[in-house]
Amino acid sequence: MPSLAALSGLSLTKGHATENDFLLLADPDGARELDAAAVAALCDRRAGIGADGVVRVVRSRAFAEAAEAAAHGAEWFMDYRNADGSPAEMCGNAARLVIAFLEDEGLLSLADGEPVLLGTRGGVRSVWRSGGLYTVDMGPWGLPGGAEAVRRGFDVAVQATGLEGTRAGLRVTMPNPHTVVALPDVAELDGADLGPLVAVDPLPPEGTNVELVVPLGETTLDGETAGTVRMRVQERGAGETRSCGTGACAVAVALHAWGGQEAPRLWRVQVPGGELLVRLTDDGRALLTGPATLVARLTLR
Ligand SMILES: N[C@@H](CCC[C@H](N)C(=O)O)C(=O)O
Repeated sequence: MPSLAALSGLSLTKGHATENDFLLLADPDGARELDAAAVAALCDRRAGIGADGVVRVVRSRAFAEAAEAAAHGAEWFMDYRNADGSPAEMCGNAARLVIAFLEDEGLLSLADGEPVLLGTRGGVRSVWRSGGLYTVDMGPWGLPGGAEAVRRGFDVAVQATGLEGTRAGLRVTMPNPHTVVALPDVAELDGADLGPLVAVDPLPPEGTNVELVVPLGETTLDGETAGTVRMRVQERGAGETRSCGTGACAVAVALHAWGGQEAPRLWRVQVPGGELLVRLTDDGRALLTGPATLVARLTLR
């Protein structure tokens, strides 16, 4: 692990979104690209500052990887890295936090409900703030195993310490890779060890995030039927985290696919760090709503 001395003087903001925590770096001119080792050192919870990931927020036109985002009108790009330094296509929790961060930095000013385009490796996404919460239009989802996997109920086998035997997992792309496993009760969910020993077979070459879920029934939310589900997640490149926005969307997609047309399109997803709301639109997009909290500004010694 490299020392943080090379990053001396770097100013960062710490924040979280349902306790999925991140370090945010404002880099409007694209002058401060961080390598994987630097990200891992920053995210180290003992020798560094500690976080599930680092987000460098850069002007799309100042970052070669963001050329397409710039061409699609997104002024800002979210250069997202997991805690181990690996890049990811998308992070639903960080996307909300980035907008709160840009506003806090005085780099963006939005009226309530006014959407802004944000570039990500997974495509350009629209984000808005309303009533103190942030919503991300996460775009279309994918079911890599297709209708056949949905009919069968699974396309991969999942094993984890604390879970007896092998469990059925359904792959969902959001557009990052997820594997959703439904468990029969909360005791099993609480007893599972989401450490590094979670095994997915076959493991896709790009790896996968794994969500364990227990559906808890349906209620009415503003006159609409909403499903409630409890979720724990092991994130690719970060280990178990207290929330995952793309994961919450993948869970809603899997439950809707398993449940068929009668299943709710609105889901309250309870995670260890709070609650997220996911709406699946009729035209095949997922809308993710939740809080975004800025905690501190800090400067590395
Ligand atoms: N926590 C994020 C997802 C971050 C990326 C993920 N670990 C991956 O590698 O795909 C979220 O809120 O979506």
